[in-house]
Parts: sequence; C-alpha cells; structure tokens
Amino acid sequence: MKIQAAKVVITCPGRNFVTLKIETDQGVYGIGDATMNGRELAVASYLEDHVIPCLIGMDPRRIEDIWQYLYRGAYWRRGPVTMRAIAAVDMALWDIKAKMAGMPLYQLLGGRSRDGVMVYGHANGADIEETVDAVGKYIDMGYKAIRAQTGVPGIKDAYGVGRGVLHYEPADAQLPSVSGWDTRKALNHTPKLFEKLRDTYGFDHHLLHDGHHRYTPQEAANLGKMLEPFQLFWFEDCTPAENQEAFKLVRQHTTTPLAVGEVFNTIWDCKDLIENQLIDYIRTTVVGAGGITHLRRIADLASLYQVRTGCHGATDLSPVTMGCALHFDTWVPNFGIQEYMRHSEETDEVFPHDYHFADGHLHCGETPGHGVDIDEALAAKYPYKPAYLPVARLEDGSMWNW
Ligand SMILES: O=C(O)[C@@H](O)[C@@H](O)[C@H](O)[C@H](O)CO
Ligand SMILES: [Mg+2]
Repeated sequence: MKIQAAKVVITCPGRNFVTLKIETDQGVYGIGDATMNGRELAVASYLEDHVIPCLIGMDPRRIEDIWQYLYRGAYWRRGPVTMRAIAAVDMALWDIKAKMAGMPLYQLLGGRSRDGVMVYGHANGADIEETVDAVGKYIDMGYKAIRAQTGVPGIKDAYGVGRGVLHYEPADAQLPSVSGWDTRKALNHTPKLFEKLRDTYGFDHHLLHDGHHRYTPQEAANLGKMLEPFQLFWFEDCTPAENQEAFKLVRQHTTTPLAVGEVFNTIWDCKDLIENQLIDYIRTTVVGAGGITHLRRIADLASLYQVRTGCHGATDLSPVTMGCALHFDTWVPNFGIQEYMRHSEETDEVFPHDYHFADGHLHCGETPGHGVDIDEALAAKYPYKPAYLPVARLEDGSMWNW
C-alpha cells in the first residue's frame, strides 16, 4: 500500500483552517488538521514544500515510522510549525488505518473507557452580570462545566470577552488589534465574578477560568488563593510556562487546580510540570502536539502522576482535530475534560462530522476513521483571509502577553 498523493486545502468559512488530505493507491484517504491561528500559511508551506514530497510512495500503515521520520528526519525538532505539520500527517494516517480496519478510531486506540466526553463551554460577558447570564444559558443547554471570563472595568477588550455569545472568535483583524491589560484591576474583579456565580447557581457545576498567561507566578498564586472558596475545576495558564519551574511558586500557595499546555508542542514542554506534579491537567491537543501518536505518550506520562487530560478545543482547532480529540478522549484512561467552543454553521458544513453534543457531553460517532471529512467544493468557496490574534499592551504602552 502506498501514499499516492497529498494536498493542502486552505479554507475560511468564518475563520481559516489548513487541512491535509492524504490519498492512497487503494482509494482510501485520510484527513488531518494543520491549523495554526494567525500563522496558517507557514504550516501550509511546511507541508507542501517539505513534507508532501517525502510522503509520496511511503506505506501509510507505518504511522509510527512516518512520525519518527518527520520528527527525527527534520533535524530541527519541536516547535509549533513542525509539530502541527507532523500532527496533520498523523491524524490522516490514523484516519486511513481506522477506515481500512472498518472501525471508529477509538477502537484502534484500545476501545471505549467512557460513555461520553464531558466538555466545557465558554461563557463571557462585558461585565459580571452579563457573564452570570451567559453561564445560566450554558447550564440551560445542559453543560456540566463552564469557563467564565468577564470584562474588567478600565481594561480595553479584556481577554475572553467576545462579541458573539456562542461563536467568540479572537482572530478577527487584518493586522493584530491592540487590547489592554492591568493585573491589579483583574485581581480586584475576577474573584467577584466567581463569588456571584456560586451565589447564583450553587456548587453543582464545574467552573473554569483562563488567565491566558497574564500573571506573574506570585500574582497567579494570589489569584488562585482568592479563588479557593469558589472551588474551580481549574485555573488555566495562570503564568507563562516556558519556565516550568515557575509553577512551583504557584503550587506552594494554592490548592486551586492548575491546567496548562495549549501552546506546548511536545512531551518535553510538559515533562517537568508533570513529573513534579505542578499541574493537575495537561492541555496539549492533537493538532498542537504532534497528533494522536505523540499525545498518547504525553497522556501516559501524565497518568503516572495523576495528571489528567484537558485538550484545548477552541474554534481555531478545526472539526478534524475535534473529531480526533473525541476518539482520544473516549479511550484515554486519565481523561479530565474536553474544551468545546462551537464552530460556526459554515465551518460545520465544510467539515461534515459524526460527533454530537448531548447532556453536557460530546460523543464521537461510529463511522470508520475519525469521522470527519472535508467538502472540498464548499471549502473552495471560502478563500483564505489574513486574520491575526490580538496583542496586549499595558496602560503605559508596554507589550504584555495576550
Ligand atoms: O483556552 C482557550 O480556549 C484559549 O486560550 C484559546 O481560545 C486561545 O486564545 C486560542 O486558541 C488562540 O488561538
Ligand atoms: Mg486557554
């Protein structure tokens, strides 16, 4: 069996997606996601110019060997571009293998560990009242877990506050828009949001919060401590994690569970955090961290230390990643939660899929493969549009972490 052809499809049904399609000499094809929000064309070129020429003629059944070929063979290891390109190939090859086996992907991974995948949605609002209403809407839709973000008085476009209710989309400008940040104001405001949420809805639902890399370790520890009475499911990206040691300081001071890893690419980025039990949830996902083959390794390492998975699932991760993640989540023994930001209707039409939401959970389908396809004719109707994520500046103009 041979890989006969492969191509990259770029489409923008509301936001940009980069998709790899691998075709075999036996008529079976597989699909993989290679989207990197705001830097899409870099991965498309990496695949078209440097990966596809090597794939032609290879045996698509050799998933592990091809993974190692692309990782070791590049010499330049790791990084978001390389690992997304490898991830796209890996997803497509697992799709092909599962289609050939006539099984849904989770069966190949080891079979079902749970009936459904608990997901969390994004509730946000311009102020506390709006966010409290938004959380209520998610509860009404059946969600068991909800991430809550709110506008902060005096901060321009605080992180996580979108314009739409269900389809919040941060990458929306031809050039990066400038948002504001002020740690003091956020520290004053955020605990009030969670106090109000618990007063209004009680303690039956899981609540989550994303710090989006804004705090220093000491500030993160302070916020984690202030949030303890409200029993969060997790406090995410409380401080930048390039320096994994930084989490020691946070950990020493708070029992609020910590989640990190949506910007990680490999097991090496999370090794120290996991081995030192400095986090509770690892957020690496299929597209970001080298596909199913590598994500499985991260999850196995994490399981030794009682760290559970919490795959990133924002809208910039295409339905192809979501499909793969749901098969992974259905199997992985140390599953924690899955993020689920809904895609627009246009996106769902371009990527027909068999997963569905019911009762606070997502359920992968039983179609052989990962269950997500691409309608290329429809994709062609939505050409690529440059779109950047915002940047953040402090009041005095200094750059900060968005
Ligand atoms: O937790 C999250 O979902 C966020 O941190 C993401 O929305 C993130 O901002 C985007 O994926 C960036 O592309
Ligand atoms: Mg996040």
